[in-house]
This record gives sequence, structure tokens and C-alpha cells, in this order.
Amino acid sequence: MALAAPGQLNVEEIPSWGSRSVDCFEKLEQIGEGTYGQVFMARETKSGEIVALKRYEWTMKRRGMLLFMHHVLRLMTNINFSAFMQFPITAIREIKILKKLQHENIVKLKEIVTSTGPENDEQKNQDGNKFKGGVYMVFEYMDHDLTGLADRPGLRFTIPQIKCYMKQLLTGLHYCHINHVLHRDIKGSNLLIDNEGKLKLADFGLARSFSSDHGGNLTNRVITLWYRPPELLLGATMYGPAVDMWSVGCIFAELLHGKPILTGKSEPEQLNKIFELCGSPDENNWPNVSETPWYNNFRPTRSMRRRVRETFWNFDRHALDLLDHLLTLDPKQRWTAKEALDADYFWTDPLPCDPKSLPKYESSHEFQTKKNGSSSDKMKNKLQRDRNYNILSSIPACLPFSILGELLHSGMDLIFPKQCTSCRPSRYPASGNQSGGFNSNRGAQVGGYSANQYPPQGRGPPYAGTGMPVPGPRGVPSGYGVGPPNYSQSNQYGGSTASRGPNSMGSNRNQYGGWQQQ
Ligand SMILES: Nc1ncnc2c1ncn2[C@@H]1O[C@H](COP(=O)(O)OP(=O)(O)OP(=O)(O)O)[C@@H](O)[C@H]1O
Repeated sequence: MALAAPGQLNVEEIPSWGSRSVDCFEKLEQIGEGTYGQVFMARETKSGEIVALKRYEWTMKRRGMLLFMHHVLRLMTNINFSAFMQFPITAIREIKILKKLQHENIVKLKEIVTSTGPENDEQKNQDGNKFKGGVYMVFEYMDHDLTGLADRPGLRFTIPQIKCYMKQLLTGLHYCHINHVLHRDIKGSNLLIDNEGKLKLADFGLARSFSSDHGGNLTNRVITLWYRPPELLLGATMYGPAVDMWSVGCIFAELLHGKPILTGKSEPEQLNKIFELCGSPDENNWPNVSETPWYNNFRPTRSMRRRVRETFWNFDRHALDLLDHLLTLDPKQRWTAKEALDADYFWTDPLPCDPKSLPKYESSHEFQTKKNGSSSDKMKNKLQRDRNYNILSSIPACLPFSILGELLHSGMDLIFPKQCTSCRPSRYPASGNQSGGFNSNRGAQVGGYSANQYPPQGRGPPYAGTGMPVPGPRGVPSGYGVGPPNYSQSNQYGGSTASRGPNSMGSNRNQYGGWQQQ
């Protein structure tokens, strides 16, 4: 059998997904810890190809439910799961959606492999009812995630580099949105980057399909708190791609500012921080906001004015313009991915750099950078807290049927066109120069990035009116209710010269890599 070239696992030669054992791979190192299991760097023994294995382990005590899930799985993924029926819903979603999405800015799911049976006799004797073993999703290996990369001591992102990453993020997201998929968990640790400078969206465990005529009833407790838009925090259950665009705005500001900008520790606090920065919502800046389910519970008692431009006065005008349109309270007025890609920011000097010109770093994932910074016990506890905070960890216990309903619905309205072609010590400080045209100069302008941590993912307990505390977001001091956020005014990089010259990410402003629009 011919050896697979890197990036080309022998998927075609594999009879069917799920039929191979994980023993075909040699485990090298743990690189991630997610809600349901770990992520490992591994080598396929035959081909030598390096991949990432995301392991799902789930036990289910009730056989009826198990059989039901098996049926659902078969219906939704066309994969025969008979050998490994214990499987979380988030994984079903991820597989189903990733099988359909094929794009250079979306991580490639290559195969699914299994490990059947109990892991050891002790476990087996403890509870004979449990179904043990695991299911592993085999992904192309990516050297970094954005959070891990940005956490590297001394690493500075330049403005062309930030533009390059942002452009790829928007490109991948645009592809998702035109294919009616909402990601619903855009954050740094879900943006994978390889040593070729390619950025890819990952972790589609919370993703779902949508249609424009969708009647609503989507869950509003999705998206990691710091990146969650105001409409979800106000209880909206009818929403669209704009939710992802808010997260993009948060990431963009974070890249330039040097640290996360909206770091609430609870949903009410998060809303308060949003209002302090973006102003209080009213019928003028957000028509029909008063109709959002929790508006009366959370509407600010005092009027606050929008302070985005004055807070980030040190960003250049094009960056500010883009940020202003992304961090727009009203989801209907928020820029789409396409509008953002058309923004002057990406078409003026310094232009986005060529991804290939980016430096090659040693592998860095959030899990590893955190592990290096803390004892392994602390790390375990922290990761456990994060997991507890993730709504998905509670699905089997309290929300199976509602989520399943949503899942089934998503199975019905998933619409794909026939041919879809279409970041802590002090990060990114200011230095260097700017260059125009095709920009391979990474030493140009830079933003700032400094110590802070991401919050745990997802949806916490109900919080209506109470400000119910949720597990803390990784060591962020509370600023709740004590006035505007304390943004440092650093890393100015203004003075762009307008230029529509050739762009390393594509020369025509309105052409995004051969996508099929719909
Ligand atoms: N293909 C990959 N290549 C390299 N690293 C990866 C890959 N996929 C995931 N990782 C690493 O593993 C981490 C966790 O992966 P992922 O977010 O998919 O798991 P998860 O269980 O959904 O996590 P969470 O519950 O935090 O959302 C990522 O942040 C990344 O560092």
C-alpha cells in the first residue's frame, strides 16, 4: 500500500468511517482537554502521518436511550456506529457538520476510529452496565491554537499578521454562514494555526445549521461568555450568523488590544460590561430590543453612551471602523463576514501578510501553555472547572431531549450547495515599521496583549435577575458594577496610507477564494 503523503490520510482506502481501530495510531502527546475528552497528537503507524485525535468517551446506563442514540447517529451521519454506541451529541454535530464543510479555513476531519471495550478490568468490575471505550475523531494536525500561540512568552503579533489571521477567520466563517452553519463557539482556542500560517476554524461541537426562515427556538446559552453577543445574553432564541460576528469583534479587539476586552464572570456582569463599552440598548440603536425575552430583567438602570472609539482611540481608523461595525449591539446592523472582508482595514497599508511568510513556532496549544504555567494538579482542577461550566457537560444529565430536538431539527434543515468551494504575559507590543503592497514584513505595527485568561466555555446555570455566580473565568479580577472597563491606551499604530494594491490574500476585493455564493 502506498504511503499517504502528509495531509492525505488514506481515507479512500478505508472501508468506512469508524471501522478502523485507534491502534492504527501511536499516541504521542496530549495537546488538548475538552469537554468530553482529550485531544492527542498521534502518528499513523503505516503512513507516519501526524494527526490530532480527539477522543470522546461517554457512558450511558440506559440501554433504551442508547439504542435511540444509535438510531439517531445512523440517520444523521450515515456512519455505522454499531461498534461504539456511546457517543455524545456534541460529537454527532461535529461529525455531521465537518463532513459537509470542506474549506481551507476549516479543520479537516479525516476519519473516525474506535477503541472498543473497557479500558481496564477494574473499571469493568465496578460497573458492568457502563459502555466503555472511545470514539476518536482524526483531524489534520495543526501546530497551534491562537490562544496557545499568543500565550508564548515574548511573542508579538504584527499588524499584517493580525490582518492575515483576521482575514482567514472571516473567510472561514463566511463559508460557514453561506452554507447555513453557525459556529457558536468562536474563541482563540478554537482557531487553529499551522506553521504555514494557515488559520482554520475548529470545534464544531456547538455548531448547528440554520435557515433564514427559521422560527427560532435555538438555545441562547451558547458561545463562551466573553465572546457571547448581547442578544443571546438578553435571551434571544431566534438568531443567525451575527452571533458569530460579535465573537469575531471580541477576538479582533483582543488581538489589537493585547488582552480580552469583555471579561465578565457571570452573564449579568458580561452584559454590564458590554453596555459600558457599547452603550445601553434602546429602541434607537437597537429597534425592538425591548422585545427580547430578558430585556426587562437586565436593562441598565442608567443610560450609558457608546465608548468604543474613545476606549480604543489608539487603533487606526480602519481598525476602529471595522471594530465599531462588529461590536454593534443590534445584530441586524452588525457587519456580516462578507462586509467585514470588504472593510478598508484589509485593503489599506499595511496589508495582510502572506501566511507563508509567518514565522514557524514550536507547537503551542492552550492546554500546553497553561500546563507549563501551572502544576498538573492545578491544571486538572482548572480544566475540570472549565468543563463544569460548559453547558454541554450537563447535557446527558438535564437537557438530553431539548438538545436532541434541536439536533434532529438541524438534521432536517442543513442545506449545502452542491458544490461548496467555497490569545498571557504581554502579547503583541508596538514596534517596527509598515510596508505597503504585498506584505511579507511581519515586523510592522503590532498591538498589545497582556495577562489574562479565557473564561470557561458555554452556558452556565439560569441567571435571570440574580447575577448568580458561575465558576470564575480563569483568574480575572471582577470589575462588575464599578464603572467602565479599565482599558490601557497602548500600542498605537495609526497612519495608514490608503492602498488597493495587490493583496497577499487575494487581489480582488470582492472575490473570496472561489466561494459559491448563495
Ligand atoms: N486538529 C487539531 N490539531 C491540533 N490541535 C488541536 C486540533 N483540534 C483540537 N486541538 C487542540 O485541542 C484543544 C481542544 O480541542 P476542541 O476545542 O476541539 O475540544 P473540545 O472538547 O470541544 O474543547 P472545549 O470543550 O474547550 O470546547 C484545542 O484548543 C486545540 O489546542
